[in-house]
Amino acid sequence: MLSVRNLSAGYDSVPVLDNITLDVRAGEIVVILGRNGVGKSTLMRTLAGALPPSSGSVVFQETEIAGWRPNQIARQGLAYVPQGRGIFPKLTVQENLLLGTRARRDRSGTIPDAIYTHFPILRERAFQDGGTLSGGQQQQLAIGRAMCGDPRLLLLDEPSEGIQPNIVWQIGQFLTTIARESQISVVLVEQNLDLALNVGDRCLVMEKGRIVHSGTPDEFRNEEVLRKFLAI
Ligand SMILES: Nc1ncnc2c1ncn2[C@@H]1O[C@H](COP(=O)(O)OP(=O)(O)OP(=O)(O)O)[C@@H](O)[C@H]1O
Repeated sequence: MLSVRNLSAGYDSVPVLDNITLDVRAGEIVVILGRNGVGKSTLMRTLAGALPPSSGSVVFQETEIAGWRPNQIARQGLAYVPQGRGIFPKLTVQENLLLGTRARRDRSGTIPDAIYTHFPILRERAFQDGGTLSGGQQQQLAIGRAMCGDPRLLLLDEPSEGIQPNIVWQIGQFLTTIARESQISVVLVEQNLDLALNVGDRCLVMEKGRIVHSGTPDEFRNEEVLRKFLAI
């Protein structure tokens, strides 16, 4: 599904990602853990095409996508929900979702029912401006919009940041459902360990732009491991 080899990237002349290699299988939820500033968001941006790699390979669904533009990558089936959500505040909820359908390869402008099933608030607030939703509702909208593009892989950067536990729980349920029932893969950057360990199939730890450990969620239910890798 996704195969990343020796990927490096950075900002101007400052290198951040240092030879990242990872694989994600169809329907797998991979969690990226790590302290602040180790390069987790930079990895997501690079995979989504928002930041060009300086070297390395990203093969997604058997196609090399390293160096592609974000909209080409989205149309290939890779959706990205950045930290801070990135919805259009002056457009209505429905307009935001319809924009998401533009990434569909079949160009159909249909909002999938599953989005409203999991996040009913998006139907209730269809004609309200996105910017007037609460933070948690905006996160649901951002995920819903990404799903409107009918992706095979969803990149999520800290979806639980600043939102209340019941919405975090709904997001977790949603991710598990799309992975199990539709074989959609998820790469999740998350500081909320409850969410990360409950939904993740595998946890990767980053330090200084590198992946230094790959383990099971159960491994991270141990205080010593948390202290070693995350200084918790
Ligand atoms: N736009 C940018 N320009 C220059 N440097 C940046 C930029 N964005 C991030 N960096 C730097 O790149 C490094 C990695 O940042 P990144 O945001 O990827 O880390 P992170 O692991 O996601 O951190 P956090 O958990 O705090 O979100 C940091 O040193 C950061 O200061």
